[in-house]
Amino acid sequence: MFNARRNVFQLTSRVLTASREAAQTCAKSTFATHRGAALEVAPLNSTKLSSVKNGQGWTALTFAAAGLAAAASQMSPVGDCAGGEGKGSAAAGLKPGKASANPTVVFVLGGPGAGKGTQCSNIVRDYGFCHLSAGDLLRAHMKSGSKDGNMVAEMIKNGQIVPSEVTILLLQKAMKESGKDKFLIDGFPRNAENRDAFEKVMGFDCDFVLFFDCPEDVMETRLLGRNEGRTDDNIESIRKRFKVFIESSMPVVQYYESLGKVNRVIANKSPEAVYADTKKLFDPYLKESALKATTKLLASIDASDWDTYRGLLDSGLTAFEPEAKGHLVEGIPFHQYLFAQAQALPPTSSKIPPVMSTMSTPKVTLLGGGSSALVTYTRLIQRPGAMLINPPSESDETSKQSPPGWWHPAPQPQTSTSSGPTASFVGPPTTQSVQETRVWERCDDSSGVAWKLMHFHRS
Ligand SMILES: Nc1ncnc2c1ncn2[C@@H]1O[C@H](COP(=O)(O)OP(=O)(O)OP(=O)(O)O)[C@@H](O)[C@H]1O
Ligand SMILES: O=c1ccn([C@@H]2O[C@H](COP(=O)(O)O)[C@@H](O)[C@H]2O)c(=O)[nH]1
Repeated sequence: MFNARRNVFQLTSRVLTASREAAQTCAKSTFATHRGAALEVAPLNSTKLSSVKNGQGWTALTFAAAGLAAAASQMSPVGDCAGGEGKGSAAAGLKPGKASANPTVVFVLGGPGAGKGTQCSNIVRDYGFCHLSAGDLLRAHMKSGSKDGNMVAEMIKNGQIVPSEVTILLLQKAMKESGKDKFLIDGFPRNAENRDAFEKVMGFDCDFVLFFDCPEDVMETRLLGRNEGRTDDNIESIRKRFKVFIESSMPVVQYYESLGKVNRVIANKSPEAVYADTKKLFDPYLKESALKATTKLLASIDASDWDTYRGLLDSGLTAFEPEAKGHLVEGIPFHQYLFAQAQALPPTSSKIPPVMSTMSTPKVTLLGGGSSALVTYTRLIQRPGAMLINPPSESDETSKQSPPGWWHPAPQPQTSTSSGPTASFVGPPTTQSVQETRVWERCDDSSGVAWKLMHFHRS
């Protein structure tokens, strides 16, 4: 006979190491994607994080990291950098309040036939989440000829809850293999023990519970009409499933309700009407990703990292910026030329980043049902002072240079083998403020939601 309690314990201790490794991998890749690679390799160990809560509940983070530009240049060698919209600089940043590198998990709960799977397909299409149905994973497991397949088949037919260790291992494997970081976990956790084991094994909990609330008679009619050949879509199994749902699964919903983590959607409406209510809950994730793209773009400008910057641009990019003297510039070369200027500068001997941008009061508006995003903010640009090229003796004023225009490109950090002219800075430090508007268009890839910059406007 299956000893669920003992096996859960074994599973918990066995999988903790793996999940810790997974969490570390995930943390690394999240950082690498968004900006943290720079943080990890920052050579000066002086990364200072200051945070500001703004009206939208976002936390503005300024990465006052002397190492950011240097780290970015390690990722993208000096010779590869050309300049961009281009102002050489150091670092800019803004992240949503969520501090953890854990994946985003939404538990999708509701009675059998409430429409969880139907709505999850819509969310996957529009928001790039990975949908993992615990029931589907168990059914595939049951058919795979595994040694506990018969037990799982019998339990599904009777509407019973399969032991946590089986389900959680399947979920964990699927999460790892997906390569994604945002998950809809559908039909799980089914009881308190499932919930507890998930948190222990994975080391994190859900962001929220999406609960589809539907009367039993409606669900029964739907299930009897589903016609997908499921062994449990018959009236006998359906009644058992309803009973298990009320007795074991509803307490999970109530538990999350006590934590204020349940978003209840009335599911006794047309699929379209249910989705209209559901989709509102996911718009913040799309806004977050558009903001992350903007953060990454500013960091690449600050670091004169042309490769990263170019990767975020649409080839038909249009722009109004002061450098274009009132003209609408179309295409890439104008921006590439500005990055190239940074490349031509001598390396800096200063340990202070040449430029640091901070995004203040950002606002993201989704357009076209989320196919585009308009990001507006004020950008604060700090510099350590005027740049000196090859500073000779203090009495020689001729080599002093003022920052050209509203920006100056970031010189690359000096390497130990550098010879020839160098750049350094003389005070006083300055802060400039410009208003920027950026229009992003969705161009999702295999890892999920992705954005390309179509247009920007800087005051
Ligand atoms: N809002 C709706 N109105 C009418 N029919 C619906 C609605 N949503 C889903 N259905 C239909 O009801 C059936 C059950 O839907 P679905 O499979 O999405 O439910 P579920 O909650 O995932 O079920 P289970 O828990 O059994 O996996 C399907 O045939 C689906 O097409
Ligand atoms: O976490 C879970 C999820 C599902 N089960 C079993 O599978 C069936 C069918 O689940 P659906 O969500 O309707 O696809 C369910 O009745 C359980 O027997 C489970 O044990 N644990």
